Amino acid sequence: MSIEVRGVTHRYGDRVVLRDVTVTLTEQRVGVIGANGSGKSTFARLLNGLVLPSSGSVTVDGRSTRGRSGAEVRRSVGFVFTDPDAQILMPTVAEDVAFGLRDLPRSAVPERVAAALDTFGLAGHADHPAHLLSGGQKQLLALCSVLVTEPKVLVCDEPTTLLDLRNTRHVLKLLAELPQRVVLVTHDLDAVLAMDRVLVFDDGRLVFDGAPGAAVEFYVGLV
Ligand SMILES: Nc1ncnc2c1ncn2[C@@H]1O[C@H](COP(=O)(O)OP(=O)(O)OP(=O)(O)O)[C@@H](O)[C@H]1O
Repeated sequence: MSIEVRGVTHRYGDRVVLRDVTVTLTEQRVGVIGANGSGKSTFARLLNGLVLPSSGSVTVDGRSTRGRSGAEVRRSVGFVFTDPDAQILMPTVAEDVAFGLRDLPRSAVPERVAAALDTFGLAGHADHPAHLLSGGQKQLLALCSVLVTEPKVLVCDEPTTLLDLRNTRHVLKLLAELPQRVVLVTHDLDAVLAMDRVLVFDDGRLVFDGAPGAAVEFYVGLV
C-alpha cells in the first residue's frame, strides 16, 4: 500500500501553507517534524482527506482523497487529533468506542469494544462519562476509538502533547507495536528516532526526507 502526495500546494485564504510537496510513503513508520506553523498538521490532514489540497493530488492505494473515493480513504486512514476533545463524540467511554462500529451488526459490537478498551487500559472506565477522563486517558480513548475501526494506516498529529511522561511512553509503545502503518507528527525528537523514515517541513516545504538520525540533525541545523 502506498500513499502518494503529488505536487500538493495548499492555501488557507491567501496564505500558502504547503508548497509543491511530492512524496510517496510506503514505510511502516513515518515521522513528520518541523517548526510550529511549518505545515505538518496540514500535511497530515491531507492523508485522509480531512484537508483537500488547493492543487495537486493525494491518493491512498490508488484512491483519491477527492470525490467519491474519499469516503473509502477516510475509512482506511484513521486520524488521531492532538486534542482528544475534538474527537470524543459520545457520552460514555464504551459508547464512544462503539460509535466507530455503528455499521457492524449490533451483536458483534460489545465484544470488539471490550477487547479494545482492554488493550488501552480503559476497561475499568467503560461506563464512565468520557469528558471526566484525565487528559491522558482521553488521548488513549481517542486512539482506541480510531483503532477499533481497524484502519490500515493511522495518522497521529502530536498524540503525546497533553500526556505526562508515563502516558507518553505508554502511547508511544502502543504505536510502536501496532500492526498498522503509522504516520506520526511530533515535536518529540526521541520518538522519531524509532521511525523508518522522517520528513522535515520548513515554511510549507518538504526540506528533508530520509533516515531519522540525519533528519533530526538537519532539523536541529535549521533551528
Ligand atoms: N484552518 C485554517 N485556517 C487558516 N489558517 C490555517 C488553518 N490551519 C492552519 N493554518 C495556518 O497554516 C499554517 C500551517 O499550520 P499547520 O497547523 O499545518 O502547522 P504545524 O507545522 O502543524 O504547526 P504546529 O507545530 O504549531 O502544530 C500556520 O500558519 C497556520 O496558522
